[in-house]
Formats: sequence, structure tokens, C-alpha cells
Amino acid sequence: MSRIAYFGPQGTFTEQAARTLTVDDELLPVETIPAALAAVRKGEADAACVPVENSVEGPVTATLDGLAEQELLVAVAEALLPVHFTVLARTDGEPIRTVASHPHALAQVRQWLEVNLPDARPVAASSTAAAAVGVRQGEFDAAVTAPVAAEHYPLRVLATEVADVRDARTRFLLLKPPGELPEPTGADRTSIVAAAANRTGTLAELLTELATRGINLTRLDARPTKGNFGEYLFFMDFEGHISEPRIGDALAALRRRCSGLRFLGSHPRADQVAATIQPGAANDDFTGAVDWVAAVRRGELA
Ligand SMILES: O=C(O)C(=O)Cc1ccccc1
Repeated sequence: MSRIAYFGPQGTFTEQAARTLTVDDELLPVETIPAALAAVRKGEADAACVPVENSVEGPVTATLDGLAEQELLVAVAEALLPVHFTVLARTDGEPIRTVASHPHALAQVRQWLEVNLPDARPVAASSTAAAAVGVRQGEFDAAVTAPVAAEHYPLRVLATEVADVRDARTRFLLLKPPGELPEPTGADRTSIVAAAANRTGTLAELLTELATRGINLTRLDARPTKGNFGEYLFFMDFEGHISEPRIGDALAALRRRCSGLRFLGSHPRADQVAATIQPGAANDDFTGAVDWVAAVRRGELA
């Protein structure tokens, strides 16, 4: 049985995601994303489950920054959860003046709050479930939570299925120390973080290495290096698996071009969307071309 640290406390969206990614594992709630990653790096957990991006709010920066830190962690699986919210309130019927939640959740219910709780001040909490705990403890009057939080925290359900944007989804990663990679499935995602020099055209050069090999980018986020202005780490996700010749070829080219390149994992996509393959850029085209060069070198072909 593995120990899986997840961004908690109990009742977060991340706990729901961790349950879909694990079977019979011990789930350990941890209060913050950096703490969940640290638990794996310190050997207190075998894997960590954390959110990485939301279809409305974009990247979860705490996860990106944590992945750029010292000891390498790689993604071995992902989960995609639909995100709609439950609003839980104190049970004493007092007016609601504060409504707490994770900033990503507050951003996704802003319009609902303006209409339904116009006098309530939004307050950032470390997670949706931490906001529910805060309501129980009298710190806040209401919390915007995952639906499952209503089962963990006895509070008054003010509203369910709340979301300004219908069909919003959040993607979560299961992260482990480097080891055996998941098998390729034909519908995989590879993640890297690249440090590129601050000079004209660097990002374009990196993207061109992918484009010329027909590799479809699925995410691009820039995070500051926390050093000089203008210096960024580029987080890229693209279709494919490192075991494929076309992906290996692209990674080797990126490795030559970047001052620092980290491989952050190759794993099956939760939505099972197969990789798009451009004409002349299939794996057979790459291996066939390498074989041809070898044959020419041996003097077997003209
Ligand atoms: O706070 C939570 O429940 C989380 O797991 C993070 C989060 C917050 C808002 C939407 C999706 C995930």
C-alpha cells in the first residue's frame, strides 16, 4: 500500500482527484501544495496529488513553482474533475459577511456571489475545505467548497452546483520521485520545464523544435525565475510520450538549446485524446530516417 499525500484537508477537490487515481492507498491530507510535494521529497509519502491547472483560472502557480524546486518529481498520472461548487454557511442564521475559499474557487463564483451574497466579503483560504473548517470554527460566515465537503463538515447548505462558467474543469497530477515511467498509450502527455536565456527569439526557437516535429503543445506557462526581470522558466506540456522516437528527438533538441531542461513526466491523458500526427512526423518516419542515414553511412544506399 502506498502513502499518497494530497492537498487537503479532507473534503478538497484534490482529495476527490486522489481517490480516482489510487486504489487501496493510504491518503494523507496535507495543508498546502508545497507541503504535499515536500512529504514526497522527504520520503514521508510515496506520491503527491495536487492540482496543476484549471480551465477557467489557468495554472496553479504553487504547483509549477514546487515542480521547479530542487529534487525532481515526475507526473505519472493525471485526473480531470468537473468543478462546480457548494456554498456552506454557519448554522446559527446570522448574516453572512465573509465568504472564504481557495482563490481559484472564489474567482469562479464571483458573479454568483455578487448576485446572491452581495454584502459578503470574499476571503482567501488555503483550500476550499480549509474554508469550511474556518466556518465551523467561527472564523468565516460561509465557504465555497467541493460538493463532498458537505459530508465532512456539518454546515448549512446554501447552494449547490454553483459555477459562473459551466463545464469548468481542473486537472490534477500524481507526482512521484523519478523511477519507472508509465507505459505509452498513444494518448499521452509529456511535461517539461525549460530555462532559456534572455535573448531575442529563445522561446520561439524552443517552440519551433516542437512545431517542426509536428508535436502539439497543450499548455505553455511562464513563471519568473525569481531572479532578474525578463528571466523565465517555461512550463510546457505536449502530446506524446518520451518513449516515442519523435518525442525523444524533440527532447534531445530542446536539451541542446536550453540552459536547463527538466523532464516532468510522460503519462496517459485523462481525456484519452490521441496524439495528432502530422504527415512525415510519425514515429516510423523518425526511425526510418535514422535507419536511412545509417545505411548511407555504411555505403549501402546512395
Ligand atoms: O481547494 C481545493 O479543494 C482544491 O483542491 C484546489 C481547487 C480549488 C478550486 C478548484 C479546484 C481545485
